[in-house]
Amino acid sequence: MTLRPTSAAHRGGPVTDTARGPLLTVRDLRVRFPKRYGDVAVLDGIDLEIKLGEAVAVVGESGCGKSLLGLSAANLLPPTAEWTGTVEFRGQDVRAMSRQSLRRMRGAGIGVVYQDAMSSLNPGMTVSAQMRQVCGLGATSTPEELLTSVGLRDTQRILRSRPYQLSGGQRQRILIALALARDPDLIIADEPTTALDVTVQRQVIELLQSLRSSRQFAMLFVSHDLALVSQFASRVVILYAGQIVESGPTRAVLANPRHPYTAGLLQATVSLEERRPTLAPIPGQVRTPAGFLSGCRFRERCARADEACATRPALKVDGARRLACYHPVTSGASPETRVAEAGEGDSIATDTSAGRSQP
Ligand SMILES: Nc1ncnc2c1ncn2[C@@H]1O[C@H](COP(=O)(O)OP(=O)(O)OP(=O)(O)O)[C@@H](O)[C@H]1O
Ligand code: NI
Repeated sequence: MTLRPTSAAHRGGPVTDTARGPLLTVRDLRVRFPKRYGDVAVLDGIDLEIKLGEAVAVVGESGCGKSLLGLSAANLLPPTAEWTGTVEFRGQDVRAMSRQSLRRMRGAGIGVVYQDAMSSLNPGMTVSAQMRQVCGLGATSTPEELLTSVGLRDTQRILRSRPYQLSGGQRQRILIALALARDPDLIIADEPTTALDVTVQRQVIELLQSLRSSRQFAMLFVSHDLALVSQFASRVVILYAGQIVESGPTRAVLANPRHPYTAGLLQATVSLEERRPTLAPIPGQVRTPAGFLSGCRFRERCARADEACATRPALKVDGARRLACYHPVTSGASPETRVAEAGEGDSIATDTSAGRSQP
């Protein structure tokens, strides 16, 4: 695991020891909305680490907690949320940060790109005014330069426009430009392409990829589309009902999904390239937090579930991969071949406490 040059280094600044550690560390994150869901953990025991320059994808269906995880990384959870655990950005506990360092972290440290550009941009303000607001806070480029860097032409006209006068793709590029304004080390992209049609989706993904290779920022990419994230995330984290059920290097997880939920997501994926219709959607849907099951929260939708699954399976470590399942899918096995041996956990040996120190 070689570290990419730190952005401090690539800007010619000093390289400190904290710059070499992980950029973002989330440990045992537990998020609740006591007024709404009592003691139910909407995010439950999340461990996540993102290194400098690394692209990590968080994948799961609607309601699995992807957006909340993105928000917690920037300490932007709604005020009604209560959380425990640790979130560190560049080794600094976000809870202990002063308002000023938080503000700095959110601009120069972390940039956020949301799914819905129309509601993220101010409808009453011109693009120019919105960009000047952000650029006034210490941007490294001018609005024109930023718009050009996200592939927009005709920048003068765009600067004079209001959001509704632009296309969805243009608006999304503007959001990306705003997130990049202060050259952050981490971009949190929350389904940045879902509102766009397929061709524009691909263009925005290509833009993010090319910006990443030129600017070297790390990325936490939130999506429900496993096929989409496979194009650039080196690591993928699969979230179900607020719990990590599987994670690992993207290629390995896609080639050999072990959690039945991951396998189900893959089967249900509409490939961006092929635009095949949904092959086999996973039956049922994610419950609202009030109805989350004890034990494995996926068990009611799982063809492999049995009595064992009423107890929550530990997230076990196997090399670079982690898995929480008593009955993992074995390569090539169909759901019908319910494997008795899978309960033994195969080669997956260590337990969660060891996992905490793993990437
Ligand atoms: N402010 C809030 N108050 C109460 N519950 C909330 C709040 N925000 C989110 N939730 C609940 O937390 C769960 C996870 O929400 P989240 O938005 O993170 O899901 P998601 O995976 O991003 O889904 P989607 O793909 O639809 O965006 C949902 O059940 C949601 O209803
Ligand atoms: Ni979301």
